[in-house]
Amino acid sequence: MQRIAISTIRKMSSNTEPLNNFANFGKKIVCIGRNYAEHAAELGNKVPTKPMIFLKPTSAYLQEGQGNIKLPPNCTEIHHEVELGIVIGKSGSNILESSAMEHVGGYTLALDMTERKLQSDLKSKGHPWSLAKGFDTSCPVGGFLDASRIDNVDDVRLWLKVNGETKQDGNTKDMIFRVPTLLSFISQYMTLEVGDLVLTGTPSGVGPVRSKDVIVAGLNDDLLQIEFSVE
Ligand SMILES: O=C(O)/C=C/C(=O)CC(=O)C(=O)O
Ligand SMILES: [Mg+2]
Repeated sequence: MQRIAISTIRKMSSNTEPLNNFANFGKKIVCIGRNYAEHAAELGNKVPTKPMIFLKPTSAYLQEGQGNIKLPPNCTEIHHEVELGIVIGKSGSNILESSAMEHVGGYTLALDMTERKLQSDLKSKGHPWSLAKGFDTSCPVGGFLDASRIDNVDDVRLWLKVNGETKQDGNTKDMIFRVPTLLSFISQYMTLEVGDLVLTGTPSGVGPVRSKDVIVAGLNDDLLQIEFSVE
């Protein structure tokens, strides 16, 4: 079972130093949908009975300082979604919930940028959301936080502002499915590999951003902060 040396992870653990080569760091970005009840409701969706999973390609990564969020072709409505990211530090499949946290190498803060109108159109046709969720720059990410930097992953505040106005302000205590449940569930279908990123879902308050908007988001008050502009 491949395991990234904790010493290697620790070298990267900084909330100011961007994680170099994040895009090459893992093989997949596993996203959880509708994991906060208020967000499910704001889009008129039911709360899922099992974790709702979709993927983003690693070509979607955008690291801070590497450019702006790009609008996908024929974009009509692109939404921000602030999410806690779990970086896998130990590969595994059929992971038990009781030992799932051993597979967490660290954390980051990410935006699950979504072309909402396209997503709705694809949903109405029963088609996958891949284009609405996986376009280039649809996964802006912050630096890498060593697992030791978060004492209790069930109580992390995540917030997001657009042009200085607070749009999202939630807490992981409101997640429907907790991190161990998510890692265990995903790994029954897909082996979680070192460096993979799991986006744990967004709290309520999602909404559109436009060209030249500035998005600032953070974990807790000052644990990690990211800033991205829309091209
Ligand atoms: O079901 C929908 O209409 C939309 C769902 C999402 O975009 C799910 C997420 O990405 C999320 O809950 O974070
Ligand atoms: Mg999302």
